[in-house]
Amino acid sequence: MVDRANRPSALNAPSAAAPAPQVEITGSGTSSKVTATLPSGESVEVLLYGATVISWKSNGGKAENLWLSEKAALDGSKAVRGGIPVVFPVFGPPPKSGHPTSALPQHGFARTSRWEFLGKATSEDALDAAGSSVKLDFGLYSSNLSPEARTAWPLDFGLVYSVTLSKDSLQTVMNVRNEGDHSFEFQMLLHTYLKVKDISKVSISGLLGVDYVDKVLNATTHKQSDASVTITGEVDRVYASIPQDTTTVLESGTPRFDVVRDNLQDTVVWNPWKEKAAAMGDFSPDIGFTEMVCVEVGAVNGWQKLDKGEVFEGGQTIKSLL
Ligand SMILES: O=P(O)(O)OC[C@H]1O[C@@H](O)[C@H](O)[C@@H](O)[C@@H]1O
Repeated sequence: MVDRANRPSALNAPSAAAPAPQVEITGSGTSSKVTATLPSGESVEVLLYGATVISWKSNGGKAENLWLSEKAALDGSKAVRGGIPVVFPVFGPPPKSGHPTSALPQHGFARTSRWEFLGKATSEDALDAAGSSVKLDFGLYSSNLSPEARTAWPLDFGLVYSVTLSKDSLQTVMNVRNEGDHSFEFQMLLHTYLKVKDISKVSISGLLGVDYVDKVLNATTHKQSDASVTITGEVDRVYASIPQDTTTVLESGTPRFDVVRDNLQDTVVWNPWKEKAAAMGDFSPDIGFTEMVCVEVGAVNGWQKLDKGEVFEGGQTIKSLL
């Protein structure tokens, strides 16, 4: 993991011997994005705004794995509708009052802040000799925040978000460091919009026996009693303290994605369905809800506490099983 004091340079020289992944920075200001492409064609695109992954293509670059709204704002004017927005330091609407996050907007400020590109990794672990993986690091620090966000959450923190593209998988890992003198509490979540062909043929396994809060049913608690979750209407469930690491998204009974959690115990399953999708100005096309499902790994059940100098790290590996 990259340390703030030891950030890699943004333009590491590629290895001369083997074909190396290409890393390109395009655009400017809040529209800047970093694109990495493997010699075999797989690619990932990350907007500096929110460090939002907006595209991940596997299968030699032929298969897009993430859903992105046709009306998603990609200019830094609002959180991106699609891809993988980063939720920090609070999930959902914050507690109404009396909590240090209470003055923040829904899902916090990480997804609406401009991150720094810290560079691509040069460690042999992350960038192997055959050029078959590349790790991009992004940083967000208290000093990067807008005055509004800084006032709403005046704590000193450092986030390093690492996005590693491999041939058949994408790993996204968040490192949270308390850089101040006071302890703080946070929640975090990786709000992944997975692209599917037909939601009516989707099932999700790996959640059997897990308790969840159903936000569609007045935040009541239930236990997942079916082996598969199917989606036939609005779904907004927070599965908490999941014992098994892997959640699998299947299409017509065939595994399409494995979402493997690392040091994160919770997963939100969300599909807005027709009416809620229509009510979102940036959700397009109208039938887009039939082509996506959010499987969002995180630490959102209660709060993670970090004392001065402490670090938390958690993330996911999504495997495309095409
Ligand atoms: O519209 P937003 O702020 O991006 O949130 C989208 C959804 O995000 C999910 O994580 C929440 O569980 C939903 O309740 C919410 O509607």
